[in-house]
Amino acid sequence: MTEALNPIEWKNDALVLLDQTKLPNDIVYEEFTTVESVWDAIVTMKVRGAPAIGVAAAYGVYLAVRNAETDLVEVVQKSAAYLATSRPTAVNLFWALDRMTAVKAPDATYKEALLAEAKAIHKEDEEINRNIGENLLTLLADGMGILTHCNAGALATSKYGTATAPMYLAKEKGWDFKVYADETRPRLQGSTLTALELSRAGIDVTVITDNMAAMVMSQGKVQAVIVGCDRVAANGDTANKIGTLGVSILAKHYNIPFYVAAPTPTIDLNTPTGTQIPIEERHKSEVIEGFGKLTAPADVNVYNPAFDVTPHEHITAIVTEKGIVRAPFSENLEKLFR
Ligand SMILES: CSC[C@H]1O[C@H](OP(=O)(O)O)[C@H](O)[C@@H]1O
Repeated sequence: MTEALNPIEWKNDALVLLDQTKLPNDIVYEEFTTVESVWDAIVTMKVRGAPAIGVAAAYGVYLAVRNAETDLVEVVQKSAAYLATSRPTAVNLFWALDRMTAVKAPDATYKEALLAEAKAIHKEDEEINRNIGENLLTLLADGMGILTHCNAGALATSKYGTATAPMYLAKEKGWDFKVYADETRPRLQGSTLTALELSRAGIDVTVITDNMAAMVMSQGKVQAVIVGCDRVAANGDTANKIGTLGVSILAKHYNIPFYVAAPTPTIDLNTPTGTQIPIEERHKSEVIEGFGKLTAPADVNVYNPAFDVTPHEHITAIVTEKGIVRAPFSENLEKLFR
């Protein structure tokens, strides 16, 4: 059995991250011991995926304070504010930082309490993944074709992933199903990450370019779409990797159920609708030099939003670890937090 890829680990009193920018060619684990290097790892996407970003940032706060001798609370507040500037869209980052800054303990045990909180956030994410997988599995059937976009997999989280969680559980049950993974331009998380982790698990995965999704659906190869999310607004509008909106339109056109796998830390009731979700824009080089060579004139204008927003009307169900949420989303999402 191929050794599991572990995107995040707290080991030997350091944060160890799998450098996802090097996949699928090289499996390189890197040790992080400063908050600055964790900030850089999030920005450069060595670690990526909403839940994974939150877990990494939580450890980053501890790394910032562990050698401090005075003003520990101030150091925690400042490091959280600094990490919050890394990437704007995934609400898990801010949720995790809020958890860390909310830690209260006497100076003598404060650092220990912070590390314990980071480890708790990490462990909870593993449990969330499995529950989401079990809830999604109730919506799927043996023999299905499933399309997914980007990587909402084990590499975006702490264990099973979210959108991929039911795929691993279905494999454990011996189900026969096919996964179509959009390569997901420009950073290609689908082909470099989803295809890697699913094929290593022995799951039948086929990479398609993003512009093939319509044809694959038109051929009746897809019976369900499952995607992850970076922020679900209070009305159910969902920010996810750029291209997800288009997939949702196609799914609606071909009458294919469109499921969002959503850990509750990714649901942000403080953001009323999708129009208020901050959308990260990234460097033009990701679009015109993504394959290691220039694929457009160097001085051309490039628009590179890393996410888009799928309106709640396109979503069949938002599947969380607490249960399956259907429309009316405003009302039913709020019930999760009562
Ligand atoms: C399980 S959430 C993963 C989510 O995060 C990805 O974005 P990025 O790779 O830029 O961090 C993508 O939107 C996935 O759906």
